[in-house]
Amino acid sequence: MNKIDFIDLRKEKIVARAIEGTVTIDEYVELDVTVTDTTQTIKFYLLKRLLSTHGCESIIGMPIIRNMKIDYIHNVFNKNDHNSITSEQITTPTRHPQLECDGLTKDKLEELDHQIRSDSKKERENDLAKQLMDKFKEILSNISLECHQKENLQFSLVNMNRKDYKLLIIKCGGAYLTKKDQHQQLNQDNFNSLLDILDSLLKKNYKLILIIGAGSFGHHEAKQYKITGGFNYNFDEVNDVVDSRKGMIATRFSVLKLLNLVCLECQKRSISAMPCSPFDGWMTDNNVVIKHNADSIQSMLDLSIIPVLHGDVCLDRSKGCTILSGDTIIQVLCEQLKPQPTRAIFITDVSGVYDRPPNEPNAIIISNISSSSLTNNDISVSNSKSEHDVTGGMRAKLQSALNIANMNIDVVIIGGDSKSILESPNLLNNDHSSVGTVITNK
Ligand SMILES: Nc1ncnc2c1ncn2[C@@H]1O[C@H](COP(=O)(O)OP(=O)(O)OP(=O)(O)O)[C@@H](O)[C@H]1O
Ligand SMILES: C=C(C)CCOP(=O)(O)O
Repeated sequence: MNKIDFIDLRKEKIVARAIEGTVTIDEYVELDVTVTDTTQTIKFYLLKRLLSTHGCESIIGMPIIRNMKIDYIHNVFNKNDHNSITSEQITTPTRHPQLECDGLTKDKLEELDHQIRSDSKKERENDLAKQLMDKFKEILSNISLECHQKENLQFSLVNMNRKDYKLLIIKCGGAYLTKKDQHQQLNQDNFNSLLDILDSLLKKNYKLILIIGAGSFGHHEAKQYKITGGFNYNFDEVNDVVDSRKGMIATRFSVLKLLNLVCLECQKRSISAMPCSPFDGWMTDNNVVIKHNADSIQSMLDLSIIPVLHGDVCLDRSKGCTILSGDTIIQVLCEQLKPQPTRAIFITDVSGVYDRPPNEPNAIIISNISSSSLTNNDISVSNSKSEHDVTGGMRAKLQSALNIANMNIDVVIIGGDSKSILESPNLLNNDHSSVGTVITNK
């Protein structure tokens, strides 16, 4: 999907930031620089309306207001507009502060607003709308020449300061994303399916955090070098040097390889996924997270960037080093982010939590799990781990999910089939009884 992140009208030339780089939209300059009269006001009003027709949420800055009071702009442009543009985002009239728009009072603007909606002005509106639309199409076709997927071109102008978004935090497990028993092998079909899911969720205007598990990119090395046991530099019985540094580096190379694969592919699809490695900013003390980078994650979300984190090697204050699982990262971020995520989704290679390892005969999926049902032994979940796994398998995932549910965040553990994630009305809305395992705090 090609996507324009935002259009910045504050510059002399209007600039749209597209995924392939910055695109200067010269065609709009004529609408921009001499904006002082009411005709131009109407044009910009129409522009704003056209943008919103195309699913755009905001325009950054409005040079039209160089000569106008910000209040007027709010009244005219953002009336009934739930994505209102904050005054900080609007260029203040620095050049000619003494000038206010000639005779352009709030009443006048409202009157104009009313007029262009009225039947008598319909034709004029349509005419202007058509002109603007033609220009827009022209601009779009220029941009699409620089991008690859013309057919998918769509606008998504983001309001960078919006706080009323819905945030989904997704842990996509290594069991799903990779072939866990084959060293550094991606599961290509599942990988494509994940990208489809991200693509569709973005189109539904969700903000996203993606955390990827390590799968066969990391567990193998971590196991070989016993990283979870802490830092070691010793001679073992056969006088072989056990050097954790080697293992830490090998494990990191492996997880970074997967991270790069994921983020590069996202980039090809115009998904703004930013690689964020926990090793760089997180720290644990005896496996308990004591340092994280939730603040930077929050700032990325404000810029509509998708932070992509992953299970990683981590420096540990007591043990020197350890493994930080994506299942822990998701929990810490749910605790730290304000506003907190709307929903946490664990995607893995099985359809949910079963009463026993799903490869055992008669295993049954459990559709609802609460802390109390587990402590009261109303249900029991037995666990098994893959040979190479160094983190806790399904049991640890379930514990993390329960901790998140206790923060009043909806949680679901689900297989990665995109149909069940995207087309099931119940997963993204409140009632999600029929997909995966829903974890609740009741
Ligand atoms: N009771 C159970 N219910 C569901 N799955 C279970 C259960 N017991 C064991 N499993 C196994 O747990 C696996 C998923 O856990 P795992 O930790 O491997 O997932 P992941 O988070 O996707 O991977 P990674 O840790 O590499 O990120 C499944 O492949 C399944 O076979
Ligand atoms: C094995 C490493 C490096 C990280 C494990 O993270 P997880 O796969 O999310 O449990």
